[in-house]
Amino acid sequence: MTEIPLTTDQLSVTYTGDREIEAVKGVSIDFPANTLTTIIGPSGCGKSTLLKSLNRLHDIQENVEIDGDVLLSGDSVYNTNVPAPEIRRQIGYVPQTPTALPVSIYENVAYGLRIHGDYESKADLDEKVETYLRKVNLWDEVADRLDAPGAELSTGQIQRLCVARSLAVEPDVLLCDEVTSALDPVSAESVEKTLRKLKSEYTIILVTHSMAQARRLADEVVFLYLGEVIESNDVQSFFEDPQEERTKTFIGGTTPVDRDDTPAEQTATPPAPDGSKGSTAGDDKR
Ligand SMILES: Nc1ncnc2c1ncn2[C@@H]1O[C@H](COP(=O)(O)OP(=O)(O)OP(=O)(O)O)[C@@H](O)[C@H]1O
Repeated sequence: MTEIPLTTDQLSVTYTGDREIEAVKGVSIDFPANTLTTIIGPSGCGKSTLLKSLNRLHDIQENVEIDGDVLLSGDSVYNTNVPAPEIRRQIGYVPQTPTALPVSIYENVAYGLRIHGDYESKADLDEKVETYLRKVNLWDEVADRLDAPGAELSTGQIQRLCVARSLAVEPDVLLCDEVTSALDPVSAESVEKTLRKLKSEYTIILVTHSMAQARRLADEVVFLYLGEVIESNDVQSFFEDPQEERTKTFIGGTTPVDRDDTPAEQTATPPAPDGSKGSTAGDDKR
């Protein structure tokens, strides 16, 4: 039986500011272990909102209401007895914009290990830093300058450094929010290569605008539209034999038209023909 480390149960997320927006509506999805699941859908359909609700990132925001649940190995992520930082250790998050901590390359990776006390000696810490830099294919590029500031690396290298930092605290799940969309094509390719390598070891959930990227990387695809899951399937079935009209339309390059009245904030922007937002560097059309 496939192991399902992470699952959502009728999960809804509502922004309760001046105008109430239910950005995620009753979503129930299983994310299988050691598998890369991509979440795709037009701009504004709730992809990032869904991703951030999986490790309680909305806790740091005001005016967000969560209904339903997220279960990690059967336990509620929203169980208030478990501190949010511990949940975020188990479910790591890599944002769209890569940011190095204002410390050395070495300390960027050692950071979480030091906080959690997850090492026995300096030699152990050195070994772990090397292990995680190797995991993200960065070791050979930085081994001779570990003491240099992390911010001196290229944007693509910083993104891989961010992945290494998340992995160092040994998460079960890695959430990746459009992690290549701010990168040039060559850097994007190196991050994709890293994700391809990691997906047999981790449960990875990747939000992407690029259907080409979803085809290249995904094992499973979830299509979200106006906050609802329209269809989810293994990558081959999803793209070659879509079941829902709205999926067919989206894959065909046109945002599906919903018959319901839709608040202006939730009107999805039509995607480019490959499903991307536009001409963002690194979000190539292959
Ligand atoms: N902090 C917020 N406060 C109020 N509304 C928000 C907030 N963040 C997102 N929304 C709204 O929630 C809906 C979903 O937004 P979200 O960013 O999750 O979509 P998305 O699919 O990730 O979009 P994109 O692909 O453009 O990044 C949109 O209508 C958006 O305007």
